[in-house]
Amino acid sequence: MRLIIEDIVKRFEDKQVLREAGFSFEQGKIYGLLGRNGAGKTTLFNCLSKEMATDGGQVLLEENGNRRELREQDVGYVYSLPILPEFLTGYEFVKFFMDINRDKLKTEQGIDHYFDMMSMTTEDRHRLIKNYSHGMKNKLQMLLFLLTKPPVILLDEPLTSFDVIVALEMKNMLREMKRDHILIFSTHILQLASDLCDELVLLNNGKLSGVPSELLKSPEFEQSVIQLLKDDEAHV
Ligand SMILES: Nc1ncnc2c1ncn2[C@@H]1O[C@H](COP(=O)(O)OP(=O)(O)OP(=O)(O)O)[C@@H](O)[C@H]1O
Repeated sequence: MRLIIEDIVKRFEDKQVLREAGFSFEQGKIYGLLGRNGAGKTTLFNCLSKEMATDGGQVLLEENGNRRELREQDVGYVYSLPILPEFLTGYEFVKFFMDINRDKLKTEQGIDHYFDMMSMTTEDRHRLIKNYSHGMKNKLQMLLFLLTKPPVILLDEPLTSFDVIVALEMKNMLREMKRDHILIFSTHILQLASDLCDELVLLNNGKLSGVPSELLKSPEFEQSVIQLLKDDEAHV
């Protein structure tokens, strides 16, 4: 399975954020999306999840050699600040989500199985979401995608809010999930990107470009990426 972005364009009035950006993402890899503040990472995610209309280009999903346009329901989007019903407990919310999505669920397992996967304690799952930490809210959002299994999962700076233990659990979870999904996460943390990602993609001057994979594990990685971002800036 592949996610193919072709010449995508996005403008806000006279500001062009995405300039015929193109890239192909494959199932089985974790992609880190890196770009400077305001480079357009969130805009790209919003366009892929159809929350925003694009001004040109197309986004395709290729499965078993067949290509079709990417649909809204193909994308699971983990927001950096998730909006969840604060007046429910995590358990009540997941139960409600399962009830209303019964036809889309790709699971036979009960709710507790998923909370176990997310390492959320019994106490926490029956606590009001209002009292959840930022990281717990992210976990809860991730849990929903374990249920519906959208082919493409986008994570907007997800791991920054997790403590070291939870971040490690989430990393393992993402590594597990990459087999069945196309996973792209945006981050500003270079160390996290090199540690977790199989490939790194830069968003710079409205274009997407891959970082050579041999660079990812090299000692000069950090300096090289900074240089790449600086160099591209000079080309504007
Ligand atoms: N709805 C909007 N209306 C007008 N301009 C917007 C809108 N959304 C984003 N922009 C502009 O598009 C540019 C890209 O913003 P975006 O939030 O996508 O960047 P980002 O790479 O996610 O940044 P950061 O790393 O700081 O979160 C910015 O200049 C921003 O001001």
